[in-house]
Amino acid sequence: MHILKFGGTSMGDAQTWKQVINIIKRYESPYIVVSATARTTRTLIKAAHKAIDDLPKANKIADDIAARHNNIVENFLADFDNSSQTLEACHNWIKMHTEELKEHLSTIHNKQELAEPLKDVIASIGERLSSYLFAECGYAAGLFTTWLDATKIIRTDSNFGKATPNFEFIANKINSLQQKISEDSIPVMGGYYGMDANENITTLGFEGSDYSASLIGAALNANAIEIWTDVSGVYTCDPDFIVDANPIPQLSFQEATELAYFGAKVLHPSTTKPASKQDIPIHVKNIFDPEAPGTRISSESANDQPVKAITYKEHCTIITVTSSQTVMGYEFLADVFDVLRWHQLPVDVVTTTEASVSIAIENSDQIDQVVTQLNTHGTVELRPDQGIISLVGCKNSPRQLIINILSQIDDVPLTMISYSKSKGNLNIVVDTKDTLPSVKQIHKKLFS
Ligand SMILES: Nc1ncnc2c1ncn2[C@@H]1O[C@H](COP(=O)(O)OP(=O)(O)O)[C@@H](O)[C@H]1O
Ligand SMILES: N[C@@H](CC(=O)OP(=O)(O)O)C(=O)O
Repeated sequence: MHILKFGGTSMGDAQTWKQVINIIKRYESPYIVVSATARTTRTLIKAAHKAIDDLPKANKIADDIAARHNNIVENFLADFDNSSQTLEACHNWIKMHTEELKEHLSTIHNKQELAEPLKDVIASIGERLSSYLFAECGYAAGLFTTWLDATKIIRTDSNFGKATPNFEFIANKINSLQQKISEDSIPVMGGYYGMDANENITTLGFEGSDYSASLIGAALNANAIEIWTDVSGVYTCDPDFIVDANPIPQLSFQEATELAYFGAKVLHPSTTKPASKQDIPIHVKNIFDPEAPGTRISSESANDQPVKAITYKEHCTIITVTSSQTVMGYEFLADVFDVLRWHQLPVDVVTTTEASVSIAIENSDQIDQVVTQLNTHGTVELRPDQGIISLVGCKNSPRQLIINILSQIDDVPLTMISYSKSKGNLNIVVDTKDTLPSVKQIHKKLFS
């Protein structure tokens, strides 16, 4: 069995749907996980925020989403005779979800607030639409597709916006479901969302459809999990930004996780977790060039380069807390990290001195509250507008590598540096304005 996940770009229009259908036809027993159609998730969230002060504008966004989906299915089905029933089912599905969306938008407007649980319900509409419509259209195109409702399968906790899945529940559910559906059928499920034990819809975090695919792959002990996207694998740097970046043939689970965590949006950072537990390889492939080898992510790591890839995050903040004691005690560090834990803020880079700790985190609207709480543990200094450049998969003996890299950017002021030998990771923090030019310079030195 192969789990095939198609992202927002692959779900973008009728033409890409046809390409996806052709790819699915190559597989004997695929299980399909799809994202929302391109930009739908962020448009839904935009509508939800807009509803607070401008309900007519929010409703207009809802109508635009509906029109875009009607357009995709109409264009797709135009090529198939006898598809009027399918078209009607698709129109009804879109209408039903648009009405649901508008009801939620009215609720937000009336309450003058967007509660986290409702935000997840709204965000999930993208995948609820795309998965059902794609399953219907796939059937009309001759595939024996069956739509599966992810709320019945992906059980999570109630951490809205970034829910944690319950793997045991998912594995039991999917295996018993597989026994009930016909052997020849091709399941189609929306990624990104699930449901908690109280029947609230939850989401797994942005780009969470990759994670859903990996959860299903591990639960079904699949042969491989394939992430189909618009580029030919994981590249040495974002190919959208560095035109001569190259696809990397092989990455270890660890390297792929680091890359995703430090900004390579081609994968959700948790994708590797379920797959690596069961040693199921993940392939990243291009729907526009299906023959290209793409990237294989597995427990092996072929390391013939001094560095595997470079990635970056802009707009981070460094928080430095200086203890009032001359020598920092372990309680001080524990107190500082407790504040971050309380706010559920992931830490990107950390350095310490004898009495202070500097922490790089992504910008968040919680920073003011974090600073207020940290002030009780020491003196707090903030350095905004910082970028993190991460070099992943650095080979052993990095001395020369570090010298080489830093010499490429010797006129750029450095804010922090951290290196982990065991993870082969080098993180360099610089001002946001220096981030992209520095990435370009370093990439040129390492990969051109
Ligand atoms: N290191 C990288 N390798 C490949 N793609 C990357 C990398 N870093 C960022 N990207 C970006 O990720 C995009 C694919 O992710 P995404 O847009 O989420 O795809 P999908 O719509 O298939 O989910 C690529 O178009 C590319 O611009
Ligand atoms: N909901 C999608 C993400 C997405 O669709 O993004 P956008 O709205 O930017 O295309 C996922 O997690 O897979």
